[in-house]
Amino acid sequence: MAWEYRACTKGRHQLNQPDATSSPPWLDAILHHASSLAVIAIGADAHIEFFSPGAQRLTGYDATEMRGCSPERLFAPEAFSTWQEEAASAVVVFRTLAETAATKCVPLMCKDGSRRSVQLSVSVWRSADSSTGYLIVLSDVTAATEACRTLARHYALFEDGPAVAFACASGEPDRIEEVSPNVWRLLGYAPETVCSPGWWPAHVHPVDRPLLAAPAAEVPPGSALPVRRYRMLHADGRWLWVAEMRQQGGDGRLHGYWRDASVQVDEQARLSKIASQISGVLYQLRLYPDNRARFVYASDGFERLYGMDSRRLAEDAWVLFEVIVPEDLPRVQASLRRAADTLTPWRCEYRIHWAGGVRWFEGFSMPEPMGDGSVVFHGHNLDITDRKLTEEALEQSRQRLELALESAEIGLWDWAAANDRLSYDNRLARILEMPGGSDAQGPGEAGIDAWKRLLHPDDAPAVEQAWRNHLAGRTPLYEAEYRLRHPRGGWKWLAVRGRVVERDGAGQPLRLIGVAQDIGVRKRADLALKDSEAHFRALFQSHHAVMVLVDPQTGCIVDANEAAVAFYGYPRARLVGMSMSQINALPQEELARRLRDATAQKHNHFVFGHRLASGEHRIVEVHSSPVESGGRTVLFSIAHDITARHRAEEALHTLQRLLQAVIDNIQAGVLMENDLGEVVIVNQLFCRLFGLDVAAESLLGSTCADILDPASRLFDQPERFVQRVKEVLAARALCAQEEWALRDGRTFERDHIPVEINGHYRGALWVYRDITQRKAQEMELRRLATTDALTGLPNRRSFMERLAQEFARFQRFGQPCSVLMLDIDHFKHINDTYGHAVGDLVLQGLSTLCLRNLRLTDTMGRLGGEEFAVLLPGCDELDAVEMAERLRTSVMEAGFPYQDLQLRITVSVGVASFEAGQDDMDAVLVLADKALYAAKRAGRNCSRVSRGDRNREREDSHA
Ligand SMILES: Nc1nc2c(ncn2[C@@H]2O[C@H](COP(=O)(O)OP(=O)(O)OP(=O)(O)O)[C@@H](O)[C@H]2O)c(=O)[nH]1
Repeated sequence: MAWEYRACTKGRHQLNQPDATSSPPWLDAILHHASSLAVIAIGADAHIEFFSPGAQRLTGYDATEMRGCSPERLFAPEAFSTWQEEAASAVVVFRTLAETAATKCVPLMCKDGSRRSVQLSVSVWRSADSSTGYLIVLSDVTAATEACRTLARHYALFEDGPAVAFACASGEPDRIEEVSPNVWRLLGYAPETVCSPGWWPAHVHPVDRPLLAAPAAEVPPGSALPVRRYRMLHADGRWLWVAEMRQQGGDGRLHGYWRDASVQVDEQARLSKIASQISGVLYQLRLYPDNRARFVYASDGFERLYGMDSRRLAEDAWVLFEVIVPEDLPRVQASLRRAADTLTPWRCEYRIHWAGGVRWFEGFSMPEPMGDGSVVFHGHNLDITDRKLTEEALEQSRQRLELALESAEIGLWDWAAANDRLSYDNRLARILEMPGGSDAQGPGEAGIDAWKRLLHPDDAPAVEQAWRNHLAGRTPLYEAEYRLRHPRGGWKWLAVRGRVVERDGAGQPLRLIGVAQDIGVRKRADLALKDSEAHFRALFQSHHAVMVLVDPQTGCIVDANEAAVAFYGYPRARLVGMSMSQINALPQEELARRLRDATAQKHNHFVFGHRLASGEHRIVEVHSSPVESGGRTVLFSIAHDITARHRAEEALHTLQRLLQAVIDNIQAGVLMENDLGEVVIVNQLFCRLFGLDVAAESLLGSTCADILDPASRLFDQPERFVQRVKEVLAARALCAQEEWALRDGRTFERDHIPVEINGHYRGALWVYRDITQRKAQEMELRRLATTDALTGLPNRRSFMERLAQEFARFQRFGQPCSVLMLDIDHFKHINDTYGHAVGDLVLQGLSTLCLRNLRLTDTMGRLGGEEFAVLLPGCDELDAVEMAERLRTSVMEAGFPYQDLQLRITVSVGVASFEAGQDDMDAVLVLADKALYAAKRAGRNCSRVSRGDRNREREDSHA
């Protein structure tokens, strides 16, 4: 059969069958190989005429088997009835479809009984004989239908479910690329609107937008982002809280969903409100078996309370423990662990370091076991710092009160009217030495009457009166001081105060409480005070010192003792009441100022001039202090007459000035050091002597050692000077007129005078005098005293001293020594001839000539007139004779010029030597003189020797 296929308009196809047995080869190929294309041709008789291979594969029926069969066999009965009521047969359906060019999805009944979904499209075809049939094309859409169904189910799920699914564009987390249709239900927008560029950021609440700037694109595949809550603008204009979850999808895009979070946000807000209403913070702490801990929930104030980031605590709750005070930490950890183990409530008070200080917290928590072995604590933490401080303050107050009561020995008592019982505490029991205890009763007594029986009879009426007055409400306090009989005998003084604290409806007292204090000491002190006042009065009156009490307000004397009456000379009655201005010489205003100063205790020591009744003026030293007397302040003044002392002081002052003038003007450098070596007196001359270019006053107070060191360098022997100062000071001995040579040629004379007052060493006075001039004068005098004025030779006295020295040396060491006596021959003739002055010149010339011939060790002296003596140490007799001859010859040969003359003279010489056995030096002079006489006698111009008896006195002649 041949088929002719023509495309027709209006959805109609035409398959011509020129020959039912033949068909074009390409059509066969198509029908055979297009396996998914099932084609069925139905003839005009509504039976299958053609059943393509694809149809065979789709239905499982063979073509031969189906040819001639009704096509309804292939479809389930309800396949068409559900679509069209009147579609009683498939043919009617086919016709309709063909006419409308529609397709229909219908269930297909396969040969094996299974059902498949097929897409049915129908065309009308007309055969060669012009009969009309239908060409049915079936497409297997079972899988697609199933997928659609699934999708529909999913959509239905979304459609009905609360979540709106969305997917972001790849790499653009802010751009929604796809969204489930139910977005209109959540936000009121069509999906296409939501997917338009820039929609999402523009519809997030501006306040929440900065919080959403998370790097969502960097999330690894499969991992989810934390759920975020934010507000989105609903199409109706309101802001809707949504919870958003995103996760990285396998396609590289972010997938997520939004959910209406209004309820949760409202709930959370409500919870926060509740949490904010209650003091403290709420939390859920989860402890894991592996010792991890994290805060699952923490109310708003948590961060503020602990000063910690709640996100950090949500990751690791243990960081909170870092701020707990170390001493409290073990207790907190142990109690928490115990509560977790025993699942019992946790309650703990602990401190945390907070903002530079420490705060107290109270934690209360209920543990709840979880399925994974962890425990969740539902807890409440409260800042109890204020409570703790209050408690501490309360405790301190209690302790202070206790201490105060204890130290003041104050006991408490309590009277109950109902049973008329008086109870007292331990302290009061101790005070009264009664059996102690707050409930204890008096010994053998019960009730207030028993107590009253212990009262001292003298005090009982007043106590009773005070008690009744207070119970009757006439006094605000019950106060009394009374004596109570002591168990050991004697009386105990008590001060008692109390107050009714409870009354019945009729105003009758029900309870009275109070305190009692042992005032024995005070009472004794009062007595002692009375005694002491009496003593003071007696002392005041009888004291020999002048005492007055002055009213500082009026300046009047309010009391005066006998000594004052005697001193001022006024009758007592006049003195008391007299104004001090009548006595004191100060101007009235000045006196008032002094009285004010004394009252304010600015000054209490004054020196005044007081006028006596006799008109005499006295200097008084007044000590004035405020005292309480008779409920007012008066000045208690003691006056001492210091007129004599004042005069003595003035005299002393004058003396001091005089002394200073003396020291300043004395012609010596004066320095006094005290026993500590400090300068207490020094004058300017001292500074001048020692070259100190300072004012003398500036040295006062400095140590002498400081002055001594530089001063010592002025002396020839500095070390010796310093040493000597020390020696002298140590010896505390008077040393006068020590002479000290200075390097500059001056000589100082120094006195050291140790100063003792009343047998006590007070220091040393050093007096330095510059004696340089005096020393020079002395030297000159000395020189004049020992030198012959005419010849400059040693005079007789000086020669004799020199002779004595040599005689001593001879006696000690036996050293030889000789003496020459030399006398000018006929000198009188020279004088007489040429005059005395020429004689003087001759004498001088002779001296010069002889000295020229003598040794340095020899001494030539003029003994008087024209008589000379020569001392020759180390010369024995022979040497002396030789020297005598040398001198004689020299003189003889010399000429002494006078005008144009040469005067010639000769000398006679006597020689004598020290001899052993001589007892005095005069002997040698006598011998020499004797020898001289011998030389004169021998005719002059010669020398002679004379010896003592032991040496067979004789005279040797020479020349
Ligand atoms: N010019 C002078 N004459 C003096 C000085 N002292 C004594 N004469 C004199 O010395 C003389 C000593 O005389 P006489 O004692 O008689 O001795 P003489 O004349 O030297 O005779 P002979 O000693 O016997 O040789 C007297 O005329 C004295 O006046 C003096 O200081 N100057």
